[in-house]
Amino acid sequence: HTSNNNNNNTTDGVRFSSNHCQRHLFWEQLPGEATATCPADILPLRGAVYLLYDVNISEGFNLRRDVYIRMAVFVRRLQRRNKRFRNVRLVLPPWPRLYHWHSHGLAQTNLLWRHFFDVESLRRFAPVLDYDEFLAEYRMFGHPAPPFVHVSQVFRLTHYEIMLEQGIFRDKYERVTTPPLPDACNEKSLSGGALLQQPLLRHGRYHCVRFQGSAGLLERLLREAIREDTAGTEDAHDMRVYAVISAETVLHDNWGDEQFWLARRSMRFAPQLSQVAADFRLASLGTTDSTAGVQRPAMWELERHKRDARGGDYLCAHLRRGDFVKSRESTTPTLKAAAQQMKQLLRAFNMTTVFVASDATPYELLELKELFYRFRFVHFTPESKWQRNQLKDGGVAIVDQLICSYAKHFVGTYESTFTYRIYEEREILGFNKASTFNTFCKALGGNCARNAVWPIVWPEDADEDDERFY
Ligand SMILES: C[C@@H]1O[C@H](OP(=O)(O)OP(=O)(O)OC[C@H]2O[C@@H](n3cnc4c(=O)[nH]c(N)nc43)[C@H](O)[C@@H]2O)[C@@H](O)[C@H](O)[C@@H]1O
Repeated sequence: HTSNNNNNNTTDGVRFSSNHCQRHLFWEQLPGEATATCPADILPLRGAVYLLYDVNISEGFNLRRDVYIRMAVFVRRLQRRNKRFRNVRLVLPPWPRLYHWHSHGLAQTNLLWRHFFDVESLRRFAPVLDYDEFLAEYRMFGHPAPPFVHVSQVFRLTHYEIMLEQGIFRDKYERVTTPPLPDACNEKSLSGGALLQQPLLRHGRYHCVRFQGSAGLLERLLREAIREDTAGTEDAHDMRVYAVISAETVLHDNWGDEQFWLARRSMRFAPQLSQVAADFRLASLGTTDSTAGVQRPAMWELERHKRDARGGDYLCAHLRRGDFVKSRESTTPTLKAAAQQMKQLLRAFNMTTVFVASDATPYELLELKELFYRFRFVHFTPESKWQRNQLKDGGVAIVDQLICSYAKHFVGTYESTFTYRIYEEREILGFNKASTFNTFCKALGGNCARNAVWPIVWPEDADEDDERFY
């Protein structure tokens, strides 16, 4: 683990610590001496634990956002409750090219989170690092031999074959040690996420872990790993790196509670994406935050409970097509049936403009547009090749979500996480529930399945959340 560098090596402009900072010497020195011989920026990182994670390769963007919340809530709590994890960091997995990102000719593999989200805002909820920030921070420790990152243990999560024990769902996990390993656990398999393919990562022990339960259970798993990696008091506070892959296996500690919503509110989109959406709302829908009565404070911490948002004078419909047309045929409307429902809503609310967010093909969009000859049909497409290159497919989808979040009325697709994220955004913005929690039916009229309604929860006592246990 220790570096034998006698020099202050520099690679890519990042300074490596010298042997004065080798771990055994470094942590045992008196604070004064350590300060004198070690870069000041390492001192606050004493005992850092970096938790890398990734999500099953086939999961879409919006489920990944939900997995992030599970992990962020867990890590925030861990940091506050437990001394050994005072310097825990959640490392945000680079976005692989997702299965739904169809556009060719765009550089859309290994995207950083700041491309889509305001990472500073995330950080005010939980200690997170974008992947390049992690690499830079890790290098400050000067070991092992740079530029590689040594992940001491990897946990590939997989479900139990039988979930219930005598009818009861119990939180539990176990490392699978006797062959045959479940197929998903193959060390070479990418299915749990492509994280281990990152060129600079090298990993030590790889475990297949059957896991059932909420994120809080990961604390035990991490403590166990730290115990195994610690020889004695001398390395008890060493920096550690662990990775959890297929992290979607982990459930929320408490879905939809205060912590969930704090994390959710901190997930603000990157300012450049919000700007594109605001410009489009002004140019094509003639609405601004103030005319729509939807003003969001600069920081999510300053948001307060309200239900008076009016929204821009347009209906927004999220109409999921693509794989839903076949795989969810019984609940996904045809274009014609969707148009009928949208027109009915336009008439009911005395509106003339519909904004459609969809993963439909250009041909389907043309077909749909033709069904709206008495109304204004608006759809967002990047205004230039340059803008498409900047936004990429993931950014275009976020702009669509933002535009829908500011509409007077919204209708979404049954069981689409894309729709659910818009519901949440509108809850944060302060719309009334009736304007938000609406679902397309397979056909106009008659009974049909509706999405669940999960209203926002605001903290009752903001101070309580800051309680620290160490
Ligand atoms: C049943 C599951 O549903 C899951 O989809 P679902 O929850 O809708 O939502 P997502 O998991 O986000 O995946 C759908 C992806 O399709 C694109 N997409 C969908 N709707 C729109 C839209 O209105 N505008 C734009 N620009 N793009 C859209 C976008 O890339 C989005 O992340 C799938 O990820 C799973 O593979 C699976 O099929």
